[in-house]
Amino acid sequence: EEQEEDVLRELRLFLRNITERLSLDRRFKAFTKPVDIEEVPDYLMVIKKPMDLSTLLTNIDEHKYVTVGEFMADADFIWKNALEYNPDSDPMDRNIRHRACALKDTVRAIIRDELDEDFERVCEEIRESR
Ligand SMILES: O=C(C1CCC1)N1C[C@@H]2C[C@H]3C[C@@H](O)[C@@H](O)[C@]2(C1)O3
Repeated sequence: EEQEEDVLRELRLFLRNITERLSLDRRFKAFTKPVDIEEVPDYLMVIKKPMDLSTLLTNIDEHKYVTVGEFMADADFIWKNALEYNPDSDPMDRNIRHRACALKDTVRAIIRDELDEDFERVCEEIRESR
């Protein structure tokens, strides 16, 4: 239905805006591109679902997300993977984990402040109807 496509177009605009704002934040630079498997050969043995901000943007443009909840589930892999792969007490790992936690908190704060609950409910009705 045309009205449904209008809702999903607005969802994609909202999700692109969030993703671009995160990509511009210097704290989150390490999350902007996929982890380089040449540089980290064992990464895929540890991390089963790699995720990064550029991949989120590609997924949005490929109409992968019909609700904000589906987007958040993928966004959560970015910081969860970082916490899992970088668990040590050395300063490098601690810095990555601090930024991972900042990413988690920032995504949730933006959505709490800027997503209308009724809009997300309309998206969920569209998803259940498909
Ligand atoms: O987990 C990550 C990214 C940081 C957030 C996502 N990486 C795994 C490697 C461990 C650490 C050391 C760097 O050499 C670099 O290769 C990585 C990239 O950081």
